[in-house]
Amino acid sequence: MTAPPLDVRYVPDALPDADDALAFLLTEVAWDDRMRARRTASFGVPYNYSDQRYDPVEMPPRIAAIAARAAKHAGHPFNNCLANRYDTGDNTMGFHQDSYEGLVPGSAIAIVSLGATRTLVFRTIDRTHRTELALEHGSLLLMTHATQRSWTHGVPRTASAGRRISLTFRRFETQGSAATSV
Ligand SMILES: O=C(O)CCC(=O)C(=O)O
Ligand SMILES: [Fe+2]
Repeated sequence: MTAPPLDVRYVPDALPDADDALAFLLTEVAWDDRMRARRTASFGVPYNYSDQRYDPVEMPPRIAAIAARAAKHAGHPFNNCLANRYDTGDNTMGFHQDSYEGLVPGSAIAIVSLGATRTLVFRTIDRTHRTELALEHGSLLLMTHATQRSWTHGVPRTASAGRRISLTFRRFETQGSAATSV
């Protein structure tokens, strides 16, 4: 059986100042400890998932600059950033499909990776196909809605992995943009 299309685009070295971005995130961000598997932080319009509520927080200029770079690759802007902090290889993200509820139709979801390389595993929902991508420091990954329909993805436990932070960018419909698209 052939696998459904995995509609992702991987851009290595998408971020020229990745070291500075990582230092900023480690020192300047207040990390949320409510989840067991990893720490999180949300910027921009709030993205509420897994029963976690986040307050709207203006994107700090450094995050906004990364969002702008991701936007260049995606071809549209992003207004939310959910950051995931994996301090050790024991920090994980379980297999899931990213919800498109409230997202602008046709928009991409972007993952910017900083720090240690971790593996993003894709698995079809029926579990008949599996593929892996190594997400390197300074890279960008773009995923489409089509990918979320047939595949799940997750970041499994990895023995002795170093610290990694991922920034996931989404484009939520805001009242203003919804009004103008009517
Ligand atoms: O940390 C990662 O690379 C995965 C992030 C992710 O899948 C998500 O935030 O939905
Ligand atoms: Fe995801």
